[in-house]
Order: sequence, then C-alpha cells, then structure tokens
Amino acid sequence: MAGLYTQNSSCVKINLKKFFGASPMLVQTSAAVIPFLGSEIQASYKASRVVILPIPYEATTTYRKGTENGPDALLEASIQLEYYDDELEREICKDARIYTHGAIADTRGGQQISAQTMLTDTRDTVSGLIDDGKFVIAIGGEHSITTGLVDAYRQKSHEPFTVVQIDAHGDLRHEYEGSIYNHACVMRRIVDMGLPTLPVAIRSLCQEEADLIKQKSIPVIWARHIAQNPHWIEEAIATIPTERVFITIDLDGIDPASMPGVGTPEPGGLHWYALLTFLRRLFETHQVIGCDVMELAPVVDSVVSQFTAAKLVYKLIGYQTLAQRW
Ligand SMILES: N=C(N)NCCCCNCCCN
Ligand SMILES: [Mn+2]
Ligand SMILES: [Mn+2]
Repeated sequence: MAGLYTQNSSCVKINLKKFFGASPMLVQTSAAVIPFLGSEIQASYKASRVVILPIPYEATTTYRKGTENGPDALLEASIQLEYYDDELEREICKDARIYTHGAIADTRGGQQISAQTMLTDTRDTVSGLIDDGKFVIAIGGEHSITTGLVDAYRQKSHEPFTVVQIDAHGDLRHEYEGSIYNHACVMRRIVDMGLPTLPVAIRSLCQEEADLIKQKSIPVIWARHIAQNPHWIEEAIATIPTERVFITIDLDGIDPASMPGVGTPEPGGLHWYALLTFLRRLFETHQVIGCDVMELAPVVDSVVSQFTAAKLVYKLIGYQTLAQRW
C-alpha cells in the first residue's frame, strides 16, 4: 500500500484505524502516519496547537539522495525522545498539544510530482492550517519545499516577516540544473518575493550568489564569522528588520560531525548548543510564525542525524511553548 509505513524492524506499532484518514486537509495524504513522540501524547487535530507536517518530496537533489525518507526517519526517531526538557524544566508535549499531519507531496514509490504541484499543495495545506490557528513545523524533504511554505504565510500574513535561513549553502542561484525550483535556488525565490532574509552558517556558494549578496546587501552571517565571534547571536538578531520571522532550517547548516545525514555536507557548521542558543534568542525576541526542518537524508546504520533532527523539532516546539506561555 502506497505510503504505508513498513520500513525496518524497530518501527513503532501504530494504531492504523486511529490514524487512517485522520487528516482534515484537502490534499490526499499517505495511508499511515507515525505520530511525533508516539501515539500516547498525540492530540486530536482540533485540540492541537502544533502541527507537524511531513513533506517527503525529492526531485532535484544533486549529490547524496534520500531526502524523501527524511520525514519518516525523523518521526520514527522522535519516539525515542524523552518528554521532559532539561533546559525548559517541563514536559513540553503536555502543553504544546502536538498533531502529526499526513504526508503531502509524497514522491516515495517513484511518483513524479512537478515542482508546481508540490508548491501548490504545500501552500494550500499550510494556508488551511494557518486559518485553523495552528503553529506549523514542516519536515522535509528537499529545501525547495520552503517556497510553498513561505508563500502560504505571505498570503495569510498582513504584516511583513523575515525568513531566517540556517544553511551551509546560499541557495541563491537563479537556476540550477535547468530548474528555478532546484533546492539550490530556494532562497533566491524568496528574495524574489521581496522578503527580507537572514542567512546563517553559510559556507558554500558560487560567484553569482556572492554577487547577489553584495548587490542586495543581504546580511549573511558566515560560518567563519560564527566560529570566531562570540557575539554573533546578538549581532545576527539585531539585523532582523521585522517583528515576525519564519525559520527555515536546512540541516546541513549544522556541522556534519553531528549531522552527517544530509545530501550536500559541508565542514565547519553550527554546533548543537550554538544553534539552540540562537534559536532560543530568536523565539524570545521575535514572533516566530512557522518553521521548517529540511534536507534530512538518513545514513544507513546511523541514527544520529534523524535523532538530532527530531530533538531539534522538539526544541522548536519548546521555545514556541515558552514564547506563547502555553
Ligand atoms: N543547496 C545546495 N545543496 N546546493 C548544492 C549545490 C551543488 C554545487 N555543485 C557545484 C559543483 C561545481 N563543479
Ligand atoms: Mn544546504
Ligand atoms: Mn538549503
């Protein structure tokens, strides 16, 4: 059955009846969903505050493949997380009320889905979730998906917002390998929308991207700078021109020592506590309207990447819970 979760022996037992067709959304979803943190704490859609939206879409990755397997790997790993957050000193999931949506734009099983269809499905699904007052964390899937997410917030938001991008790459090419929807172009699409951006941990780009950064004065926080300047977090936050932010996390922004499961790894990335300190400050100082965690491409015989990605999603939920005083 397409999309039914049957991968490896350590998979969680889930109540298929409970989760079959549980999605209230327009877009056709996969048959079975692995609920984030497990079925015991899963809220109903109606009662939920946080919605995890899996988008297992992959079409344009260029080096290691496997981002379409990212969402299920992350969800499966999340079952191993402790509910208690030692930093926030509480069981965040008790207050956050988390619902895991069915997968959309699912290319597993070889379906060809055009970039346009993926972006439209993503935008329309997220628009519905925003209408219902949900805080959405999308999990990918390749980074090109973020254009659809940002489009939904642009449609729904009356106030301007900044897209904070954590990434090794600029993703600012106009076009790559024949497509303007390649994952290496996602931030260019967002700059073209006229939105301010704050790229963080960047350490890989081409001449075209370097020229665009100068021409548009994009306030890049280079990975080199982060490694040498203990004040980078306050400096980065001070450059954000709007009260509201959308956070897009390409997992290759993290150092590959702790995040090897990405398609295009780059040395010299963010370390775990630096990333968390930055994110916590961002949630404290700005209104985060939504987030994504993209480009997880699991490595065979290692669970480090998916567990770290799952814990990162839980930290995002924790910081939002604190900011909202839930
Ligand atoms: N966002 C990304 N992951 N971008 C990856 C770009 C790949 C650049 N290859 C360059 C090869 C030149 N010989
Ligand atoms: Mn990247
Ligand atoms: Mn990227």
